[in-house]
Amino acid sequence: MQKVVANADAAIADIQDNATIMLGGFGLCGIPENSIEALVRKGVKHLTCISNNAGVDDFGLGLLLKTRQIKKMMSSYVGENAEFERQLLSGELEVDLIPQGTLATRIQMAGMGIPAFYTPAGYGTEIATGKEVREFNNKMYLMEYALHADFSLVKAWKGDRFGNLVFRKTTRNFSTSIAKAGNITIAEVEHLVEPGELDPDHIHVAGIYVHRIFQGTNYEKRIERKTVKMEK
Ligand SMILES: CC(=O)CC(=O)O
Repeated sequence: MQKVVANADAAIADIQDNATIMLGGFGLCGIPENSIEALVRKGVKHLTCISNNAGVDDFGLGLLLKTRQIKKMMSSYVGENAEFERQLLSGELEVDLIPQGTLATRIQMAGMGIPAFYTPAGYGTEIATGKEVREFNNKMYLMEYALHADFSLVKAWKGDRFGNLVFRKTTRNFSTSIAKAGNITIAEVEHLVEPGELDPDHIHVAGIYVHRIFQGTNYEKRIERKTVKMEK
């Protein structure tokens, strides 16, 4: 199977209006920047986006919010984005706020083929509205469903032509689970290498989960590397 595509525009070409997409990243760390920019260029609308956060005003999913391409956000952390706040308060944007551990587990369960699970997070709060509740060992739990998507978009440090992916440091975050939860997984990588170049022991996502891969460009390094001296 030929998985390598020329660029982000080719990779996302079949994402249509009303699609559900899941995006890796924590804060601005490890987000699929090139794919997001390609979605802005394509102008695809009414998207449901599943992502831990909604970017900031000029970066990440904030770009798709600015152009009003997102109909619904399913996230756990949505601070630091004034346009998000404005759209939420005006009713333009549907928002499903999910506890962070529940979000991570719902995505992971989708990749594992487990349809639902029980968690104590959110019991007795608004989060529990309409959800099945069960008692285990004298403690109350909510049933939460696995979270699937039409497309998963992730950004890795290195990837090979077979789609095997290696993430660098904290950019791994939600991405390894997200890569397994979409019907079609698109990976952008900083370095596209030949099969055999990646140490098998260092591969975080096996190529079987990845349908398309491309070498991205112009990655912004917003977080500077700092040497912190520990006091004795
Ligand atoms: C605190 C967080 O949850 C970080 C983020 O994704 O913005």
